[in-house]
Amino acid sequence: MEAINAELRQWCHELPKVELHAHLNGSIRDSTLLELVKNHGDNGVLISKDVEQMILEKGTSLRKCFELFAVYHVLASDHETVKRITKEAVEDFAADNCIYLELRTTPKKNEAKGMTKRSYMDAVIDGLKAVDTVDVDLCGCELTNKKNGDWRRKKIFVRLLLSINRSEATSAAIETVNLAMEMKDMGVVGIDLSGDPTVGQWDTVLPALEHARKLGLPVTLHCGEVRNSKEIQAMLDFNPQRLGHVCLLAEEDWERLKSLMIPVEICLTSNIMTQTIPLIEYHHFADLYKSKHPLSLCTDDTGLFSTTLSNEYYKAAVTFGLGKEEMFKLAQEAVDFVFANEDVKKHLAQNYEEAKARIL
Ligand SMILES: CNc1ncnc2c1ncn2[C@@H]1O[C@H](COP(=O)(O)O)[C@@H](O)[C@H]1O
Ligand SMILES: [Zn+2]
Repeated sequence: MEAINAELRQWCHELPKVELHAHLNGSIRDSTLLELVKNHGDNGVLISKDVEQMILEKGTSLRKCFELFAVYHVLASDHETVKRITKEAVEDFAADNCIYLELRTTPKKNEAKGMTKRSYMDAVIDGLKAVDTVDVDLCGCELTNKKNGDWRRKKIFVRLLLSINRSEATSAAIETVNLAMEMKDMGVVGIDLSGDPTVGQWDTVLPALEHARKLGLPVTLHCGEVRNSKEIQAMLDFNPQRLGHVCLLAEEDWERLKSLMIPVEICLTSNIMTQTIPLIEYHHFADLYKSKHPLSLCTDDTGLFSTTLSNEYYKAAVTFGLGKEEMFKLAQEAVDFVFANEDVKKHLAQNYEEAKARIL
């Protein structure tokens, strides 16, 4: 049994994968966080011993996750660190055989560090340029030169989503949408709505999301991480290009989601670790999968939840009894839901055709 599991784990690793739901600051390596804590020292804002303990304990409830994000944002608050965590996140996804990564992040202002939302995003782009273990395709051109003309080097397509935090004011949210528009030629392909689901009002962010729609920017929303039927219904009314999580939907909202056929970003480990879903066997993946609803497996926060996209595929296979052909199809179909253009989709489809002979 153990040997079979090891073989399946390795197969999930080799499977080319598309990641549609990954937050930059949730994807920081533990080793980097601990190093940042050490460099930060005890300066009255963070007490290193307590923070180290928090990082190693991880998020075991939604509340704890958001306490940790507040800490991460103190640790990664300067341009150099933003550049570093971006480089490392892309290298980690590429090492896991991810061939397309839609990385999302909340552009942040920090006057003390001379940081604007735009300069934060410039640091992210600098991080993508610094990647050196893999060739990065951003906005249709390769950022890194093929080292020594080595055409066998791995390649990853990276596209960016700008996140609006639910607690932001309408004007700040609109500023993020305008920034996304300004950076459309720099790999930004859409807008995400995220943040602590117990904070903020749908009506506050709606004007910004409508603005994005008018500008032709695709939108994905974090939906149903807490029970809030009114908000879930408003999100379904908005009918975004994709939805994340969709955990705690009432029966009629669930049926409506299914009839709308909005593609869902499924985050198994995240939902279990935050205790949004009590047991993986009860996860709504099973129902959506059985109904042939469009969906894609995602990590959410690889660092915070100590997971990888391969691990998410492995968990789905073991829990829901999917075979390799089904897993392959699941990975391949995610290409249909990427926010990048048709050219990229064609490249990705070709990658899957090539991989079929190799791993099926
Ligand atoms: C666990 N489930 C979740 N639910 C809602 N929002 C989440 C999230 N996980 C991450 N984020 C959002 O992403 C930010 C961290 O990355 P960036 O600073 O943007 O790069 C968090 O502060 C939160 O706003
Ligand atoms: Zn998320």
